[in-house]
Amino acid sequence: MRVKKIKEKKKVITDDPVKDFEKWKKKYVEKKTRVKKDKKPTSRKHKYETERQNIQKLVKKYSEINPKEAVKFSDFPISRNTLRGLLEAQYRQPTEIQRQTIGFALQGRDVLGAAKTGSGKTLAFLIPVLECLYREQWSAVDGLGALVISPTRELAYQTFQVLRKVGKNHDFSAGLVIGGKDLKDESDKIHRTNIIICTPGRLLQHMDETSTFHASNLHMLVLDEADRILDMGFADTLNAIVENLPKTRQTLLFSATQTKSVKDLARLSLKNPEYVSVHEQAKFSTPATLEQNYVVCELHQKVDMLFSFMRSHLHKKIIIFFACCKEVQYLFRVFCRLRPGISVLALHGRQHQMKRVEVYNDFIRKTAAVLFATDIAARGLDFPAVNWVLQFDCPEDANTYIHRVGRTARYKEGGEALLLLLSSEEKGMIAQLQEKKVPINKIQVNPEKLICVQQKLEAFLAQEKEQKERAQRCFVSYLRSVFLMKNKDVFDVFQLKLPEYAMSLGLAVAPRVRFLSKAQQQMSEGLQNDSIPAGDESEDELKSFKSQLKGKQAESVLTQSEDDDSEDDEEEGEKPAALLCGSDDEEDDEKDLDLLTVKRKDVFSVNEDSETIEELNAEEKRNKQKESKVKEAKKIQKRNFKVNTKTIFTDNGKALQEWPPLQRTMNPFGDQEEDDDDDKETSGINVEAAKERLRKEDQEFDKKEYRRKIKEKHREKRLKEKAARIEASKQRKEEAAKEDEGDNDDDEDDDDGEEEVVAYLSGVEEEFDPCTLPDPDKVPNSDSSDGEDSDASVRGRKRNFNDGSSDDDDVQQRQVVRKKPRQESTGTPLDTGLSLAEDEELILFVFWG
Ligand SMILES: Nc1ncnc2c1ncn2[C@@H]1O[C@H](COP(=O)(O)OP(=O)(O)OP(=O)(O)O)[C@@H](O)[C@H]1O
Repeated sequence: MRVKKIKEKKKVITDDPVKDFEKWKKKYVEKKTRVKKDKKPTSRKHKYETERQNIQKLVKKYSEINPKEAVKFSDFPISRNTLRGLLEAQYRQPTEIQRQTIGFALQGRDVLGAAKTGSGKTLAFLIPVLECLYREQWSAVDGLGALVISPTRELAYQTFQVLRKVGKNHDFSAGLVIGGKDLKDESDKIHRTNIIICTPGRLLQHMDETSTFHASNLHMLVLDEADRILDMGFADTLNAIVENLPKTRQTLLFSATQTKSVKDLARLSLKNPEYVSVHEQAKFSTPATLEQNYVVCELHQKVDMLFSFMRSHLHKKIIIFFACCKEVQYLFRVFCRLRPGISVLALHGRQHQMKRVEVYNDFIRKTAAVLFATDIAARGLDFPAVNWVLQFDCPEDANTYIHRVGRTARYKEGGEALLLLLSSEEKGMIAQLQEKKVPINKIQVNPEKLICVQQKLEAFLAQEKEQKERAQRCFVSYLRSVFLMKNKDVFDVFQLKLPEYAMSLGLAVAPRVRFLSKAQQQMSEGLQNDSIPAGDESEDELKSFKSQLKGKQAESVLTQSEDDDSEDDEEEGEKPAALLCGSDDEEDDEKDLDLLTVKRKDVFSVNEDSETIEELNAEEKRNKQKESKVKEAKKIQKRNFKVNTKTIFTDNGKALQEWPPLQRTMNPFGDQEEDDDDDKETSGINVEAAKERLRKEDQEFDKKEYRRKIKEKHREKRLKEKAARIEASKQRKEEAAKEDEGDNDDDEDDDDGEEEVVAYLSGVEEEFDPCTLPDPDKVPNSDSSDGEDSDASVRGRKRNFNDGSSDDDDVQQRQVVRKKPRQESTGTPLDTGLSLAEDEELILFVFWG
């Protein structure tokens, strides 16, 4: 029976295989869709439910967290996705700060965390961020759930990379929001981003400008390196950001160093926070694996010392910290040219963002290299396997020192740090470091081992003007950075030996530093004022006042210049390139001092009669303002600056200048030349062209005048001659009449005209003026502009030739012309006083008119 059925089946198949296949396919598809339909809801539901159940289980365990017992990450109630991410990134055991903070953060508490550099603070906040959103089963439609604010772009970028690594098994979207990136692109995506890592300025910009962006759902806010954010003057920005965030959020604050401002911030923005200071009881505030030394040297020895250091550490990874961008810019270039035998990189706030990222990644990859950097690299950056940190310039304070040296000896690794100090800085700085529990030893440098590079630098500067300008800017910039330092016990710009320092940079002479000379002058003036008998004030009071004055002076300048000179902050990188030009230093210097003068007077009320003095000051200020504007204008004119021009382009790419509006020169003659000039000269009065035009006009006028005077003389002469001739002919007639009466002589064919012709042509005593000739290029009719017909114009020409005499004379002259051939027939050569060519022309003219 069974065999029979199979046979039948086979028979069916063999009958029409295509039809059979179609049937089978139809059945298969129907079955598949039915199964899918049945399965799908249950699997989704299942997944969701499993997830919910897992979350509930984890949340239940939160209360049981015991940091002391947590040896592995898996000892914490954290999601499988996060654990997998941690394991894949080779993170197995939590560090101390992670152990102590993760528990509190999971429980939803606000945390203020402090731990040494390189101790793993990044994961201490990233793990809670991931867990928080996981707990809420966050998705793209929920928008922003967590926000991490960093002080610098590099640190934000680094944190973003760690987040991508650890959170890769989650479905959250994450975004890096920092300056220097495409704002529009960010704006398009930001509203769909669940976790944002950002710098404060850029975030606030989105809050202000991106309509789709809001943070009303935010669950967690993290401030990394909170003290630095506040130090950099972002307090206002931060306040504005925090105002836009919901109050129900959880907040975490982290830094290796805590300042009073952070505590104030914590007091204001954290709710019942948990203070976790892991290494508070530790003997030292820097990593135990870090060896720290300092050297005392002269300012002019520093460059040689740096070069010698690099030459003796060719296979190491080194970071060198400088006080300002311009130092980095100059020394980086000259050190590259010195070819120290190790690759040199530079990282500072004035670089383009792309360049910054490129240098950052380059230095991460390299095993031996030297990175010249400002303090933008001091915080949080985790370059692997850095062997040395050399501080070329003394750090601002002990905290900055701790963060700088913290770029080496990270997470159980070893490292070395060397600090170069000037003798004037030693006492104050070492005292600060001791207070902060920094173990540092003084070492000596063998002067014989020092390699002198001064001559080479001089040679470079002699070859390249640009390099010399960089050196000058470096010089001024360094002095300004020292001048602006708050701690006057450590930083005293007046103790620096400037000529020697300039020479060590390769400069033949020290550039003029206006702010220093002015400051010195002001201080001496201040001291002189102080030396005037001060009534009841005791000497001690005077002394304290002087020191206060010194301190405040710098402080006031500093407050003002935070905007100008905070070269290392993220905003600095976005300053226009024009600020780099040499004169800006001078401008800045002046700016600093203007403020300084005013502030000093206001703050300390040096003068007794404050009201009148205030009035006087205001008056003085007004006068000064007027004066300075004139000065400014003169300066601009002298230096040939192009100020505030804005060029717009048409669709065809033709440049149009929109502002300032063009001052087009009026061309009274409307000649083509002016139009041509327009292309060259876009605006203003072309003085040279105007002069040329006036000169031509004068020439033309003089010629006309000269011609007129000659004509006048000729006319007068002719009139006299005519009168004489008339007189003579009268006499002849009278005599003839007498003779007729007597002799009846009929010799009457003597013609006046004949004499007249001769008299006329040879009678011109003055030099013949060729200008009186008619213009041969002129078409006879062209004179019709005078309103005369063509005959008249011909007449006019003849009149010209005949010295422009009156109509009466015309008749006579026509007679003269008619009689001319008769005179020629005599064959006597006639001296006209003209050249041969002119004679020919004259004859042609006489004959052919
Ligand atoms: N649990 C861990 N296991 C292994 N390595 C870790 C762990 N946590 C952090 N690290 C590593 O330690 C190094 C320092 O970490 P991190 O950058 O978070 O330190 P930090 O405390 O933030 O330093 P800084 O104060 O300088 O910002 C990094 O290379 C990181 O990969």
